[in-house]
Amino acid sequence: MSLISFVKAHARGNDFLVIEESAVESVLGHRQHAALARKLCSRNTSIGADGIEFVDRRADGSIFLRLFNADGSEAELSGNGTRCVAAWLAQSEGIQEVDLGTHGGVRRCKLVRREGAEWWIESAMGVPRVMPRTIEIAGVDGPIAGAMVNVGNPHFVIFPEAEDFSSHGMTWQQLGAKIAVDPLFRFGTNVEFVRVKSAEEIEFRIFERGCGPTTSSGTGTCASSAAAIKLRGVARKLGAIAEGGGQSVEWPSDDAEMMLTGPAEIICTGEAEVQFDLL
Ligand SMILES: N[C@@H](CCC[C@H](N)C(=O)O)C(=O)O
Repeated sequence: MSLISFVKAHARGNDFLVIEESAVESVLGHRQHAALARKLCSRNTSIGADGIEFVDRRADGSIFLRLFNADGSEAELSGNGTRCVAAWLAQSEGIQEVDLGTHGGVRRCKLVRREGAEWWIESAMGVPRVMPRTIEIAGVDGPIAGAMVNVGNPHFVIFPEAEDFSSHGMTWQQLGAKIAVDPLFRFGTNVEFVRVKSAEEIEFRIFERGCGPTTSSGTGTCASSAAAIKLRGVARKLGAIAEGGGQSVEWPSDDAEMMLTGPAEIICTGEAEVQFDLL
């Protein structure tokens, strides 16, 4: 049995465990990050989270994050997870600005302010790529018009007309579950359902690859905003409201980096008992 130190944090309800790679490298085999994520993210039998951010502090002083979803799949990055790590670095080490490497590119995070328990952070999220597509999915009636959006990780964004975000005779959760794993998307996809509320505000729902419905998503906010800007003429500075609350986005031009600002809160720190030979 080993004790693994963890931090639990959330951004608008999208929750993550933050674990130092150095705390697990001596006990964790090469393929066990996935198994550890499945174990510790389980909401009924363990701590529970949408994913784990493993923090790898490298000899040259840089920091690299590996994100594992709750189902054990490894993603390129998480926008909210990256912000949770930045919030922890601000709270525990007083770091105000940091470059965090991910498989989706480096994300520069800057502390903007603190409001009570919330650390407000601006993240440079890379340059989104928006590709309008109409897709056909097995088990779904009719074509689905939307956009493939890459913000370091893959998203498919659709614009349902119904106020409850349903589309094609299905709830957004049912439709999201089908699109997320369709073989059309070789590595799976996150799915967002976006409704334009005004020229400067969108509301959206998120079905995450490797995790299911979530209350918020940093990359989902960026993907939804980029699609709404390019395909629905929404302003380049906007508010994006998900079930867990809002985040603000600014995308000065198509080839500029998208800036994302929102809060993150540290929930607790602790130690988890893990029996590695049973993972
Ligand atoms: N919630 C995250 C996205 C996490 C990764 C995603 N599930 C994927 O597999 O790409 C965010 O805040 O960006």
